[in-house]
Amino acid sequence: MFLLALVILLRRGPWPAVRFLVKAWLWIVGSIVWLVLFFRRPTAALLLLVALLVALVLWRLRGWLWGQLWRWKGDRIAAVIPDRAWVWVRRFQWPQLAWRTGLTRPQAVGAGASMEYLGGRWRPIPNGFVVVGRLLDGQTPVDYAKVSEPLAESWQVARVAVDSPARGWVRLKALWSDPLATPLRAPLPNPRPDLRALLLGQREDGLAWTERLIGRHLLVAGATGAGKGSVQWSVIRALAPLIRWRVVEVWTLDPKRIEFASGGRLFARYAAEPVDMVELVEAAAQLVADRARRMAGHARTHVARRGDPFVLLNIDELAFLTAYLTDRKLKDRFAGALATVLTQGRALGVAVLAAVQDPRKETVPLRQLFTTRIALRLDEPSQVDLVLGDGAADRGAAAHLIPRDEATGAGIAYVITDGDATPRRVRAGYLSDRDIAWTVATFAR
Ligand SMILES: Nc1ncnc2c1ncn2[C@@H]1O[C@H](COP(=O)(O)OP(=O)(O)OP(=O)(O)O)[C@@H](O)[C@H]1O
Repeated sequence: MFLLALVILLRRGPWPAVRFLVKAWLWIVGSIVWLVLFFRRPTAALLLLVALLVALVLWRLRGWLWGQLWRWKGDRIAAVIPDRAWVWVRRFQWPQLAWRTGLTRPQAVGAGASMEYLGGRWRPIPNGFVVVGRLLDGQTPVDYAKVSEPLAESWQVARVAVDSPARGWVRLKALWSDPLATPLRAPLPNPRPDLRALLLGQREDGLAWTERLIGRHLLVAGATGAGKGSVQWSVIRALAPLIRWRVVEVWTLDPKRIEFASGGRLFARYAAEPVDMVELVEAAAQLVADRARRMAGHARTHVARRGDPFVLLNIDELAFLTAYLTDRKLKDRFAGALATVLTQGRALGVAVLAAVQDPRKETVPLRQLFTTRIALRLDEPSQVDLVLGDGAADRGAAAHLIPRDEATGAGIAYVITDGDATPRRVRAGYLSDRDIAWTVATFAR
């Protein structure tokens, strides 16, 4: 027995070895007690043995038994069990569900064919419950993120979000209802906006969704009707007081002439014709070059102020200029100027906010220079990976599963910022035409 424990210690670590020793001793002591009982009271000993075997079989079949009971009287059970107790029900079903979703691993050497599954702490939270546990050998949080949809279906919850609180650990957060399922009105702009945390909407955990603009470039990708306009307008509205004080300027390229025409006076510069749009980006590149020359040796980062404002280059439908433009010369001029702004603008107070429907490489050539990437509803998981980075869809950024329905899906997005691989799920505030008109009337210069 000790030899076997030593083998387990060497191959699987101390805890499986301790578990094995405890189990082995329980078996030995239990067998001796039972034998003594058998020789004194044979009938009682045999009854005890049968009862133990039945209990063991029931315990092993607990997931299956629960499933049968659920199928038979599920509605009645649901009606009498309060939310809090549901957590314990899910915990009870967990071994079976873990096995069915491929999250189990064969247990320690010598323990037969039994399976190991994520243990950990289960606790209720407002609007759901959370499971935090140590990953089994050979697992990563991605294994759990990949099956978050089946888990949500089986647990009958709106969503299961997966992340990792620390190396070697996984956290599954199940939400009874989705806090982002109903549209959110764009918040009123903060009277003193902070370019390091602009309020754009709400996060899945109920907190405010803020994004940093200083030192960042933002890429917003989404299929038609996914809500790109609402993300862009949320940024512009959040900046509005700074636009009024002339500390920030928004320069807009609007090839479709629909989305931003109504923002007229809010934009320091606006262009809709191909030549004008290219000239506007060249002007931004020139500004970057001038600032670089002026600041060389004096300061490393630009500080926005009146007379030397922070500039946001707001480009709607980037693909129009990078891929669909037929004039090759114009296209090259645009690509060169945009590359200058993207590579040097961050420290020099010029940021890019670009929206795109089709995130292929040809349409977003310098994708890696966008430090904050926002994926609204997209058509395929491969597009999610193109926008948010390889493996993002597997890590839980299911932008391809966001509903097409405007009320329940438009404006919902997954966001990834450089340096943080965990996608955040958010919903942008929605600005109606009246909200836009009010913002222009109140803050335009
Ligand atoms: N944040 C939001 N919350 C709720 N509904 C929204 C939100 N954003 C957009 N919508 C709804 O979705 C519709 C389409 O939104 P929007 O025009 O912003 O999408 P888009 O991605 O810019 O589309 P396109 O590529 O066709 O311009 C809007 O008319 C509105 O009804």
